[in-house]
Amino acid sequence: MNAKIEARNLTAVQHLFGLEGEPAHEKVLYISDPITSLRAIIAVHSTARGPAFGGCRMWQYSSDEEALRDALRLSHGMSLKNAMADLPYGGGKSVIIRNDRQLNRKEMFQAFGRAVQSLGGQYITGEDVGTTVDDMLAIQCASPYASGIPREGKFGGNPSPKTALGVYAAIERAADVLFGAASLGGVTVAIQGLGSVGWDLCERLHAAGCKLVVADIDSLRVNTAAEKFDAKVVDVRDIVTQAVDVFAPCALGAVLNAPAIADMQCKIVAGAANNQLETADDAQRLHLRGIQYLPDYVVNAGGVISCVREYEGGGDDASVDREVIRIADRTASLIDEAQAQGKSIASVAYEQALRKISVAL
Ligand SMILES: NC(=O)c1ccc[n+]([C@@H]2O[C@H](COP(=O)([O-])OP(=O)(O)OC[C@H]3O[C@@H](n4cnc5c(N)ncnc54)[C@H](O)[C@@H]3O)[C@@H](O)[C@H]2O)c1
Repeated sequence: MNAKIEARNLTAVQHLFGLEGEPAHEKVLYISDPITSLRAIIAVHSTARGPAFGGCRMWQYSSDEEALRDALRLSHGMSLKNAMADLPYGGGKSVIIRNDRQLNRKEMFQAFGRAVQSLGGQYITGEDVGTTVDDMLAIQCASPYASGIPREGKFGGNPSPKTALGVYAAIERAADVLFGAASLGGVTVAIQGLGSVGWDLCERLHAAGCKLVVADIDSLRVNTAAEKFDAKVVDVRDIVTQAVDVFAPCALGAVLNAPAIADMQCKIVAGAANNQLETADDAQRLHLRGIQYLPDYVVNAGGVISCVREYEGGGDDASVDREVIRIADRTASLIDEAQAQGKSIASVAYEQALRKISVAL
């Protein structure tokens, strides 16, 4: 075997059982459907607490390795999220690698649905960045293991408003516990990303009297936010380092990294984006800078809570809201515990999540 082929095979074999530095998974399924040009990965991190529940992201990745890494990190995060929300589900996530040949979106999602079905209920999907309610309906043609779908006469559908509600509840409580803000009136919040969740969060914070600073790569969204919420618009490169009370990342992951943390000026980080920390060490970096980081998987669980209740067919809008708002109590108790133990909120939350997963084993 020549050296080039050998090197390529070695990489393939290494990837077969995960990537260095990423958590070990129970199962990883690679899907390729030549007819619809579907290329996807379903990662099941853990089914210790129940079937793996987590959305499907569609994204243009720069390499297959980047897609695999995203799937593995996101599905691990879902194990932590579902455990902290006390949901009887494990963690999983899927990614569809976007390409220009995917001309029939509905058929492609049906093909993806067949892959979900092949796991026999070990993985239940839903929306994430780049996927919609229509995509979930297409998956449902091939498999019942899909959520984020409006159920007749009931709640359901796009989970983003519930995610925003949970993030809002966490910010409100954290501001109260950490700096005695009896209300959010006058509290300054920088929001990165004005998509489904970020926009809804802006609406809630604006209604509560917050002063908003916003950034998005989409200029129409930021200009509308400036008009509607009297928000200050800043460049996307500057949003992380604004001198505000709260920074709310609501775009993509890895925004909390060593260079950014060195320049950050907020007191609290609480946002919807998954995997905000670039590395686990970044939680400690934030702690040492005195910035209170509320783990993403704790505060952004509103969407999965909504999807789970809708998927199970029980509950209603009001009961889901009550369950989502409990994220505020969870936030307060994590802050108390972290202060009592002299640890970061992130390390206390991580220990709790691991305990909840391991007792289920
Ligand atoms: N939708 C949910 O219910 C939910 C639940 C849990 C976690 N999340 C996470 O929250 C984040 C946002 O989700 P969403 O559904 O609102 O996604 P979305 O795609 O609707 O919105 C993302 C927004 O971020 C903007 N953006 C992209 N790159 C940016 C950059 N560099 N700087 C500033 N803005 C940028 C996009 O233009 C878009 O407006 C994602 O990380 C997602 O995984 C979402």
